[in-house]
Amino acid sequence: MNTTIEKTALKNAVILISDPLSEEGLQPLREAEGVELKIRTGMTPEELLAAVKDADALLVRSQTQVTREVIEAADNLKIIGRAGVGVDNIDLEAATERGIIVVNAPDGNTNSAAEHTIAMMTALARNIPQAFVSLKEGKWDRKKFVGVELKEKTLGIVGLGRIGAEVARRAKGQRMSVIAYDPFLTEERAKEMGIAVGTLDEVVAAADFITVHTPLMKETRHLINADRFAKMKDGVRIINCARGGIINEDDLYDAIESGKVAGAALDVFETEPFVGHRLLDLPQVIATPHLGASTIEAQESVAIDVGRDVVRFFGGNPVRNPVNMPSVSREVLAKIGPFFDLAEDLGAFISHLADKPLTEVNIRYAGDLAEFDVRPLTRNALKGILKRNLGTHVNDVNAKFLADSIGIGVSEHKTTQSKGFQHLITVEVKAGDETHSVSGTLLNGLGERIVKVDDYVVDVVPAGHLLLIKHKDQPGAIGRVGTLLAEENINIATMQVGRSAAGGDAIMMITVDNEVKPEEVSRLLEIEDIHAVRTIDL
Ligand SMILES: NC(=O)c1ccc[n+]([C@@H]2O[C@H](COP(=O)([O-])OP(=O)(O)OC[C@H]3O[C@@H](n4cnc5c(N)ncnc54)[C@H](O)[C@@H]3O)[C@@H](O)[C@H]2O)c1
Ligand SMILES: O=C(O)[C@H](O)COP(=O)(O)O
Repeated sequence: MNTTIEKTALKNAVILISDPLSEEGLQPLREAEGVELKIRTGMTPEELLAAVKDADALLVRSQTQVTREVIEAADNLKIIGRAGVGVDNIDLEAATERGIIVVNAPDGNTNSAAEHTIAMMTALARNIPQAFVSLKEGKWDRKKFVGVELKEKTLGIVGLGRIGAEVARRAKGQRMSVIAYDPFLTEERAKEMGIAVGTLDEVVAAADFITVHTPLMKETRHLINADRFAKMKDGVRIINCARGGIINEDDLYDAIESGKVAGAALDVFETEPFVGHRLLDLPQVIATPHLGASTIEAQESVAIDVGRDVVRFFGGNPVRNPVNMPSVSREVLAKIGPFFDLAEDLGAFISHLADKPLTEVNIRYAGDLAEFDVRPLTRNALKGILKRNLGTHVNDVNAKFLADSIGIGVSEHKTTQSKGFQHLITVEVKAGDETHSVSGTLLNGLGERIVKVDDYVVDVVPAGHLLLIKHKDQPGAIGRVGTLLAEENINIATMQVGRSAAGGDAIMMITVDNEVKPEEVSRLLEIEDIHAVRTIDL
């Protein structure tokens, strides 16, 4: 079966690993037959460009910068695996354009990062790193390192996703009050978690400690800046174990210097490695070199997760954690999976009906299918449509991107009403002043059927070599076509006819055993009252 991704043989897949991954975590890949693992950590950008050239898969953590240049240098690359959460080191747009799927390991390091955040907050509150260095220097200074308690303080959490939520739970265990801001945080969920919800400005104004846990994106770059520092309580403490760049480092420096911020605990930085920066000279700043996910458990877990997705991918199976295409739960996949081929075949079929460039594609889902997330089916239908002209580099990852970039508007429509069929997919295309449509279904135990082409009701298996002939409904037309095909030694496997009205426009859908050549199409067109002949190979 054609699954969400193009099938690719696992055999001889070259997997380049350019950041240190847990050896135990690499087991699923080592056990996969025919895989060549190339472990090349610490490469220069030039070395990476050369090494990636023949790689089928690239596995990274946060160090490797997977730029557009790297992606374009990789002639065979099909999948990039991020053994961790943040994908800000990967040019997702470039990967999507090239049809390269990006997968990550979103859950494996959640606990590790949450524990690190709590450790950093506690260390910051009690000046543990500074006191330790002082002691190492032979000083017994108890006065200088008086700290503050966490109990009864307010922790402001910006970004209440997987890690933010774990931090909230632990902070409550420290008897802190928690207030959080996240665009997806509802009052109900906050109530369930026993925390308060506020706007970003309310959160930063209320908090004694502020910790950020958003991804780094355009919208979150410098989310915490001079304006926001001005709104905070005097003596606030800041923690960043998410991504450098969410907090403006220059503004943080000024806020600490001015005394507005009492201290900061940083694990991540705008530029890494973060060495020799003036923030590190401030005694109020404690820091770790991006260690949030650096535990034996987390590293094993993220490497296993990403390795398994790579094995799934090369085995032609749906991946669990795609970043640049919709992810589908196992339950939904069980429902829509059987329709992947049908959607692609309907797309491929309709691509033969329009003569002018397509401007619009409408995909309609009727019946049971309408209850599910059908975006993967839409991508498959688009893939089928675009493959005719764009060839095999179209896949589920870039189908939507390619449609957008050539100006084809794509829309999805759903209705649970479906006359006569339990589930029906209709692909409609507009091309200039033409509109064409094809509808198909899956018949229990019998497989795919095309049941309608434009306004004609048919019953055709979308496979092999098809001939679609438009003609005038009158006696003899079908016989003449049959005779001509016999003369050309083309065997008819099935034939279906449909008409709008007696004596009006009609179509023949003929399945033949061998390909119909252009000169045979020309002969068919010479038959009286035949208006159009399309050959469709599926
Ligand atoms: N230091 C480390 O080693 C380490 C380890 C793991 C993860 N991380 C980083 O931690 C961050 C969080 O990871 P996660 O797994 O919890 O991700 P997540 O996707 O589960 O959570 C991110 C949350 O941020 C929210 N968000 C997005 N934009 C926002 C905005 N403008 N304001 C407020 N909230 C916003 C999202 O709604 C989401 O709930 C990521 O940046 C990730 O890369 C760092
Ligand atoms: O986003 C992540 O998962 C963390 O920042 C971990 O990054 P790392 O894999 O480089 O430790």
